[in-house]
Amino acid sequence: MSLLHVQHLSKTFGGVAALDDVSFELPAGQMLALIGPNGAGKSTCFNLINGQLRPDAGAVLLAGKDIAGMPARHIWQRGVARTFQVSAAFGSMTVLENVQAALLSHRRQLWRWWRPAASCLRDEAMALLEQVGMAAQARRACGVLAYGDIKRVELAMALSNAPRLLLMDEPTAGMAPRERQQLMALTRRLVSERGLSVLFTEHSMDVVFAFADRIIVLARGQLIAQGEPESVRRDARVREAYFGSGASFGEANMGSPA
Ligand SMILES: Nc1ncnc2c1ncn2[C@@H]1O[C@H](COP(=O)(O)OP(=O)(O)OP(=O)(O)O)[C@@H](O)[C@H]1O
Repeated sequence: MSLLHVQHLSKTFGGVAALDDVSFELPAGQMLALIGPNGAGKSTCFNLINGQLRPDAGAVLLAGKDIAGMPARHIWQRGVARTFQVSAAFGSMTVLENVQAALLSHRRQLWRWWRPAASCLRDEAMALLEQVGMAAQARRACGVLAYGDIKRVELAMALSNAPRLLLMDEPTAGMAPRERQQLMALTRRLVSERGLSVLFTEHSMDVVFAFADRIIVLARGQLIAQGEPESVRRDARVREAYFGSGASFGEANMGSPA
C-alpha cells in the first residue's frame, strides 16, 4: 500500500476547476515531483493534502486513512509536514531556538517556552540540526545565515514532528545551482535514512529530473502525465503544456515555465 493515495480529487473556485479528478500514489521512501505551468493546480493540490482547503470531491488516503477535509493541525499530527517558499524561520532567534520552538509547537507545550530556551528539548533539536548539517551554526541568529542554510534549518523544523510525508513547495526557489543540488541531495539522504516520502513542486527542471523518482504533471487542473523522469521528459502532452509546441526539455536547467 502506498503511503499517500490521492483519489479523484477535485476543487473548484468560482467556476474554475483548479483541480479536476486527479489521482496519483506516492509509495514510502520516494520523491515525487508535481510539476505544471503556472495556474496548473499545484498549490491547490498541496493545500488539499495538508488540510488548508477542503476538496469538493475525492479522497486523500494517508496510510489508508482518508484525511481529506480534516483540520490542518490534525493532518500535521498524523505526520504530514510542509516547507514553504517564504521563510518560516524567525530571523531574530537562533538556529537552535527555531528548531526548539518547532518541537515545542508539535507537542503543544508552548507554555514551556517561558523557561530558559536551553532547557527545552535541546538534545532533540541538536540531533535534528546534525541531520541537516547545521549543528555547528546552532548559536547563530537565523537572520544572518546564508539562504541555503536557512533552508536547511527549515528542513530541520519540518522534521520536528517526525513526518511520514513531507510536502515541499518550490524548495530551491531563489537558490544558486550549487545550493539547489546540495539541498536536494540532503533531502534525498533524509528520504533514504528516515523512510520519508516527499512530494515537491519545482520550476527548476534540472532539480526535478535529477532528484524525482517519479513525476506527475498537471495542466489546467488535470493530470496529463505521470511516470519516471525519462518518460515524462519525452511525453508530447507535457511539451505541449509547457511550450505549446513540440519543443523539448533542455538537458540542464529549464528555468520557470511560461
Ligand atoms: N483561493 C482561490 N480563489 C480563486 N481561485 C483560485 C484560488 N486558488 C487558486 N485559484 C485558481 O485555481 C487555479 C490553480 O491555481 P494554483 O495556485 O493551484 O496553481 P499553481 O500550479 O500552484 O500555480 P503557480 O505555479 O503559479 O503557483 C488558477 O486558475 C488559480 O487562479
